[in-house]
Amino acid sequence: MALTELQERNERLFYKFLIDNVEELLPIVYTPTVGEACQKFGSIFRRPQGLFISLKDKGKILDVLKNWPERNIQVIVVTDGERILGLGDLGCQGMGIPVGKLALYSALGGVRPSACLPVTIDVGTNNEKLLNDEFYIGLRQKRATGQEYSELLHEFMSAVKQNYGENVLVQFEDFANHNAFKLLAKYRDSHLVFNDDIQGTASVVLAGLVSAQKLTNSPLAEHTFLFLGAGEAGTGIAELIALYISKQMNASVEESRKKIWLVDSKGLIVNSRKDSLQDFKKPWAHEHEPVKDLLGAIKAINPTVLIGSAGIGRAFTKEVIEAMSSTNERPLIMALSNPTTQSECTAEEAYTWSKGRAIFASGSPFDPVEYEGNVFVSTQANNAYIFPGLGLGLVISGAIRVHDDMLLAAAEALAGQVSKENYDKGMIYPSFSSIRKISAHIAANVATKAYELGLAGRLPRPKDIVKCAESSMYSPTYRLYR
Ligand SMILES: NC(=O)C1=CN([C@@H]2O[C@H](COP(=O)(O)OP(=O)(O)OC[C@H]3O[C@@H](n4cnc5c(N)ncnc54)[C@H](OP(=O)(O)O)[C@@H]3O)[C@@H](O)[C@H]2O)C=CC1
Ligand SMILES: CC(=O)C(=O)O
Ligand SMILES: [Mg+2]
Repeated sequence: MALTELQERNERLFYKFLIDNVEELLPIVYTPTVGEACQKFGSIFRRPQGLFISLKDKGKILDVLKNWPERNIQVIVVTDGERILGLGDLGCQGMGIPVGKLALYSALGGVRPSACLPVTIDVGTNNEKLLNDEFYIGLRQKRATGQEYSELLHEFMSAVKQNYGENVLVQFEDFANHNAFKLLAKYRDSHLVFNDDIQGTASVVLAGLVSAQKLTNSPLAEHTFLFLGAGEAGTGIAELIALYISKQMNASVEESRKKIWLVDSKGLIVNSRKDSLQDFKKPWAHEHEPVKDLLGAIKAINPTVLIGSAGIGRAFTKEVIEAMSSTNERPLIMALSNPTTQSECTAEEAYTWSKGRAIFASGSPFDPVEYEGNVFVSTQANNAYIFPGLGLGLVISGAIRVHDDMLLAAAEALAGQVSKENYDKGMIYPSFSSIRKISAHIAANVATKAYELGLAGRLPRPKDIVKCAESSMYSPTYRLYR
């Protein structure tokens, strides 16, 4: 609340403070505290941040956008609040997420704050507690679905393009998966859009896996991957890993998928379940007898990499970590779910139960852990490493579409920033303290890809793209008055 007040009162000072103390403040502006702020949003509400667009604005969304005081918008983060972190449907209290993500766009990626627009689309909520909460600030009705929902979203997407042009980036954030995959498929060929939970997460996790090869001493193609959770994050990551391996091995994506397995709420995804699976799960339905739970799947599949993306806190039990450690010298374990309460295990649990052998990263931060005289520093496998740099790269190249090769390029840039000093501490990501430099490299790789693919609208192509990215970054300094 104090930081929000500061952001309102003196934006430049807020960003100076955030940039200079990024590791300390990220857990407040972002996960886990942003999750708590969303849960308590109605009762801690002071002044509105961001733009709320509700079902009642149908037919007038363009006018609503025109009410926003800034004209030159480059990045919009939009949610409908139905899957906020691993906390479920928080209705329009989810506004904390677009606001928080865009603060990171400016602090971590150097996109000007005035060019950032947080949007929450209020189509109601199915959260009974909120509907009965006198401080709830949104529409008191069940969520609109079907045609009513898609018409509102379509009007929004059309109004965005009409008002801000072809180059405005729209980042879909924390939609429930039944809408997220459809929205991405519908708009990815006509608008500059990406889904952070599906694609940004995929890129950050791939970066961690690529970088971890230095610690496991085995190439990704030789690994076997098991996911707990087969939604946006799980299947998004799985697909990018398969794409990466297929390019490395000169093999088909179908072939590369065979070493990637996913468990959902009904157990291991196998061929006999195919008819009842949502489309995004179907590519992962491999031939295998049914397996009911995660521990059973670990024993049946023998994974080298275990990734948690189910939003189920403490699902990686002692037995799970021990099973991973019994067959792997260096089990690679990622507990991606946010906020901390939903993390599949803590860093302490991962290191203790694996007897200090796990390579561990998590979506929300954990303090370093001392185990038998050694200090283990885990890092955050969080899309916050990717989207600020990815967005900056799209902005500086004037890109008109997001292509999967840009996600690969972003992952490679991030993995390339991990130093020997990081590896020596057990880290598979670089420290957030150098995030602006990291973002400039990610932006440069993404922009380079945009130029290569003919998707860049800003010509001519700069000679030194890293320098171009660095010099385009917003910096919160006061002007000199004479
Ligand atoms: N670290 C990071 O950068 C990111 C982390 N996340 C985190 O990942 C989590 C999931 O997000 P997302 O993928 O978008 O969510 P989704 O709702 O799309 O997917 C959740 C998946 O978990 C499965 N699941 C739920 N309960 C269980 C259970 N008891 N056992 C096994 N599987 C279960 C669901 O199964 P079913 O399909 O059968 O319902 C579904 O496949 C969230 O906590 C989110 O915070 C997300 C994006 C980025
Ligand atoms: C990090 C993020 O995007 C999520 O947990 O949804
Ligand atoms: Mg998210």
